[in-house]
Amino acid sequence: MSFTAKSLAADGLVAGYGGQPVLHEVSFTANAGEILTVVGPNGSGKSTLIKTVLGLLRPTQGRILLDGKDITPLSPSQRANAGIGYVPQEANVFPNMTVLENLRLGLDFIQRKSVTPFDKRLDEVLELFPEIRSRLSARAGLLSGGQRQMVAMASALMAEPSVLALDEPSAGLSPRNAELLFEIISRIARSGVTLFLIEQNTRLGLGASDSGLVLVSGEVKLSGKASEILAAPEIRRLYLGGA
Ligand SMILES: Nc1ncnc2c1ncn2[C@@H]1O[C@H](COP(=O)(O)OP(=O)(O)OP(=O)(O)O)[C@@H](O)[C@H]1O
Repeated sequence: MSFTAKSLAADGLVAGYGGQPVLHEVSFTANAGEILTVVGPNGSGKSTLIKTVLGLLRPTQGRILLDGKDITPLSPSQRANAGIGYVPQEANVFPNMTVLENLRLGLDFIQRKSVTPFDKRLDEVLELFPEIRSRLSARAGLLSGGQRQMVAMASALMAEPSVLALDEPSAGLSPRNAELLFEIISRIARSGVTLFLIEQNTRLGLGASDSGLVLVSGEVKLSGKASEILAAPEIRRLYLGGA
């Protein structure tokens, strides 16, 4: 399968609530087809950043760029139609619908005319998620947490996004399932999708990423190659429990 990944960038974002800034001139670039993970302590502004990228929160300064084009004026649905897919942390599947129905909805929600017929797209997406192929007629609410997360990601991929934003994808998963999920995330990136994610598990998230962004109190504390961030002494001390 090949999607068409696009770069996602932020340039000097200032955003917050009720006139009180939470993000202070945050900039980043996720290159096309790469994985960028945002890490940071509780309350550092990670959710605020993903909301601003999706258009749920308007920045008071700065821009969001998709493939170099300014998408800051676009609404959340216009951004979805422009190719930004999103998987929220919770309530990301319809539990009373089957897996197949969930996947169909992933395509139906998007107004962009798809060139690939549903069955072909389904096949392409299921190549990335062999684990759910045999569960298509199961009610999504009956699946395990890890499988539900896969359905949510597969559903978002049905719309053939250029960028997939994931909010704490490993939350609530066992260590083994979290590792498996990140293997799938790498597979998704290799298929031609740019991944922008927030992750609590610093080691796992950065370990699977090309680049990283460390937010502290709404400011970019470190950014660059994920492997270099993981090796930085202050990150090892602060987040990884040791030298
Ligand atoms: N809707 C809101 N109204 C007012 N302030 C908010 C709102 N949402 C978040 N904040 C504040 O913005 C700051 C950043 O919160 P945010 O949720 O973006 O951090 P986070 O890094 O995602 O935290 P966590 O890891 O705990 O989810 C916090 O001080 C928080 O209190």
